[in-house]
Amino acid sequence: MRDIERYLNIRRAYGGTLTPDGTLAFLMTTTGVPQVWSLAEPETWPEQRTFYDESVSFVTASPTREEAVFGMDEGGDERMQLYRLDLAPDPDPAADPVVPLTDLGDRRAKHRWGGWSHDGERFAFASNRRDEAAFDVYVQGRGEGGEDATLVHEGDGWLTVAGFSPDDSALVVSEAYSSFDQDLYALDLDSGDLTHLTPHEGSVRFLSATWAPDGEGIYTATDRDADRLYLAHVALDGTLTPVVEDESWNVDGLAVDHDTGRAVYSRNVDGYTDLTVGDLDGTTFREGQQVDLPRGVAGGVSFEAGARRFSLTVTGSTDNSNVHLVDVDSGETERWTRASTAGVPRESFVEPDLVRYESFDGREIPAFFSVPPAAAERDGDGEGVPVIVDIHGGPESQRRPSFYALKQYFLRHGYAVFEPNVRGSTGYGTAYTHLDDVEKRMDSVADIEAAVEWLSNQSAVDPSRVVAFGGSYGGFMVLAALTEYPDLWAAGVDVVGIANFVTFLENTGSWRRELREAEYGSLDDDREFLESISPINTIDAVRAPLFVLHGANDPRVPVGEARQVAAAAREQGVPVEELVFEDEGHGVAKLENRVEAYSRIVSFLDEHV
Ligand SMILES: CSCC[C@H](NC=O)C(=O)N[C@@H](C)C(=O)O
Repeated sequence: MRDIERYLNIRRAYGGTLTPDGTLAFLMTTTGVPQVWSLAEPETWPEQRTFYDESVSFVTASPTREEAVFGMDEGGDERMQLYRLDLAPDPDPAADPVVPLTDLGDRRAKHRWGGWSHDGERFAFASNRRDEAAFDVYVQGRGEGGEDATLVHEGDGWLTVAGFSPDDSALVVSEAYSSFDQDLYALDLDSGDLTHLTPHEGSVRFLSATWAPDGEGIYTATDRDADRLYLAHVALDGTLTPVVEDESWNVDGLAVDHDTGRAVYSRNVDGYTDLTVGDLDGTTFREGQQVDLPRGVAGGVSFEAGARRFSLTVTGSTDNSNVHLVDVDSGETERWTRASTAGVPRESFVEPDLVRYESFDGREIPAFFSVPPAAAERDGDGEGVPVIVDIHGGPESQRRPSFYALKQYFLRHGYAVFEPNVRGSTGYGTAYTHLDDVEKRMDSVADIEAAVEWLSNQSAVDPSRVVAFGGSYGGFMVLAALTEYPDLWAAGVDVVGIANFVTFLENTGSWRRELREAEYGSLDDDREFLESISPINTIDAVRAPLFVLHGANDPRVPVGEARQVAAAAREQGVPVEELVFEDEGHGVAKLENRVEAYSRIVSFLDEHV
């Protein structure tokens, strides 16, 4: 097995959910793409439950039966379909354990899971099956098929459903106008009446919505009148009461058990997760036991019936993701899954340092900096090592200290890795996220230039061997860095990136165009500016060899972005390698494709860096 192949075979186990009998269902990548597996006991051999070549996106157990719903798209088209899966320990051999729930014949729409009813008889979802550009809300019986779903609310934008009220009479519905501006509504399922819970001026985030146990309100993480997300209670009359506030860090996750009021919330502390367990009663949170967690990133809380325990996905820079069960009363955690590291010794994985560097305007930019042990031990004599500046996507996102197999491969093979959270990243306050909006877009690219300047002062690094690497929006950042600062780079790797904001906004999925124009600017009002910052229009400046990787079915960043920038760079005489997979979308999910893609990227870097 080639070394890169071994690293890409390091498995992930995540997204756990507990059935009424205490079986843990979760996703694991043992077969090359995430499939549903289950465990009755911790650290025993898990049972594989789904057997597809496509990636399963989520699995969520029924509250009353040994069954679950899972979501899966096809070829990366992000038109997720829902399926019911029998999780009984001894399923009926004559019946297919998987039943399609959203089959619409030759039509493939998007479906966003919205939760099980508490009696396990129904489930809710949002879908653009009526109008591709808008989402509606549906409720469907667990035994019904695609066309049987009941349309309970016709929407005209980006709707998601965040669960049934405790008495199953209503749904909480979120409408997003941008990544930083949402509204929440209570939708009465009998009358169809929609109660607006969060009327507000300007952009305000209302995230992680969930019903309060008494059904008289909801909880949400919001930044209303604040720069950080805090936990708040919103009554059905719209009265908002802060419950847990933090001046420094965002509350970025919340789970509430409706039967007991048990609750877990997480804070994002410089990228690391800090978890708090306790009990919610109206607008009061009573803190319980501290949870004994390894330092890293944790999330995806799912309570078991009775809320004595909950499942949690835990990962860290040197810890591939696994599912743990947490005992609420003691705070003790027990690891249930054992995702393989493919024989790569855990002790060989490298922890990053969290650093902060000064950018062009004096602002401090946080970043994770990882150096191969050999280079770290040098005291400045001899040559430095090459460094990969790995730029996250979004831009409304954040690189956090999770496990990245490819990063550990690069470290093992002598590269340092630098992961900046440039302005516009989430996790550092609302004001920070807006520092790259529309006309300020290129300030975040200037943060990348400042990063290379900082790196050139690090003795471990060879400043003549710096690689720009990034996916999705990070792919745009790579292309922008190569065109704006062409002399800084030994090579660039653009994965499913934007090359031309005009063609990107014209061709991205119609359901997401408005949301993305809110971040980048609109075709109607900002076309000239968008042309001016699109790397395709300054591609003649590029000097560094360029690798372009994309999926043909990408509904977010259409593959035309890759094709046009590869062709334009090649025309300039730039060494270009272009790789498009016909069975992938916004990224490369299938293991065999990942092995081919990253083997070629490694060879490309070995040749040019
Ligand atoms: C709503 S944030 C979108 C994040 C996503 N991931 C990668 O960056 C993405 O598609 N971002 C860009 C390409 C976009 O569509 O704006």
